[in-house]
Amino acid sequence: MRQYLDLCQRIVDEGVWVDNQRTGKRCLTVINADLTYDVGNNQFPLVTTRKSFWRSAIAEILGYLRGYDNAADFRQLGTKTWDANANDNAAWLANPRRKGEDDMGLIYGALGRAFPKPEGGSVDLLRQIIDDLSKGIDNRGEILTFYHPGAFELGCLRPCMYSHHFSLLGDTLYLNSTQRSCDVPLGLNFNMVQVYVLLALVAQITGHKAGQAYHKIVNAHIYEDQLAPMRDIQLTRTPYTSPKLIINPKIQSLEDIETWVTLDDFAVEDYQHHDPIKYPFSV
Ligand SMILES: Nc1nc(=O)c2c([nH]1)NC[C@@H]1CN(c3ccc(C(=O)N[C@@H](CCC(=O)O)C(=O)O)cc3)CN21
Ligand SMILES: O=c1ccn([C@H]2C[C@H](O)[C@@H](COP(=O)(O)O)O2)c(=O)[nH]1
Repeated sequence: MRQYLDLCQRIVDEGVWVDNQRTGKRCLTVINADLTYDVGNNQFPLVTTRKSFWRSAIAEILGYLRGYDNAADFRQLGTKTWDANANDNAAWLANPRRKGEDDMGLIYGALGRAFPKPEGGSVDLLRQIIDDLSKGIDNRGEILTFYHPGAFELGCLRPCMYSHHFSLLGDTLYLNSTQRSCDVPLGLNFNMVQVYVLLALVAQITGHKAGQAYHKIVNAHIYEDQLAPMRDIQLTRTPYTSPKLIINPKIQSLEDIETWVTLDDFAVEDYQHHDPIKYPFSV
């Protein structure tokens, strides 16, 4: 995945050190990156210069689409990646809104599937988008947003990929996803998979061809304790050709995603990769 490695190299070469208060660590940072994934031609953007745990990445996006707000539900789907933010984050543990073990609060899908309206009540943004796209409607505002500044206090973390905007041109579906903050060694490895899968899945269940997915990142960073393995190991490796993602064609509706879909409905073919690299994770 050349685009990914180019971004990593750019951060190493041109990044600026920024102190991050929330994690207490310094991050080597660049501003603005634009990645494109050719979903229609199955150019699956899986990192090959280390082993990528793509199943965890897909479990996360399935959990968001289902509106989960609990790390136990994510574990059930097949990923432990929300455990630390739900249970080991001092600020969230001290927050009286936290409902107990594994609670993540009002974040991601929990918000987007029940977005509060100013006059009371809520709206299921994903349901509306799927209904419109299924009828061939693109109202130029088919936006799944997880961003609600009024809700930041109510969740363990602000959403990082916070907006997914779908567009139809003829019978081809496009996606523009926006990310405010990106942990390039760990998070982006997953986020590329998620943007790809989101467009592929929504195209499949709304009966359209998938086109390109455009992924905009604002703050792209490498934490100080991740820099050496990125610069001295991962960036010295030569990438392999991209593998293919296979999605069960029986997935035909949002209800299918909500009820029976599991990681067994996704397979990756011809995944050749280098050895795993364990990057430090910052809570
Ligand atoms: N600092 C930070 N970076 C992130 O990428 C991130 C957060 N926090 N908090 C919220 C979610 C959780 N995410 C995570 C959390 C853990 C891994 C991780 O440990 N990945 C390992 C192993 C994955 C596995 O075994 O399933 C990896 O090598 O990719 C990745 C993404 C992405 N997000
Ligand atoms: O999908 C995700 C979720 C999180 N991240 C990273 C980006 C940052 O390193 C942290 C969040 O910290 P903030 O202080 O809230 O910016 O998590 C990611 O890359 N992808």
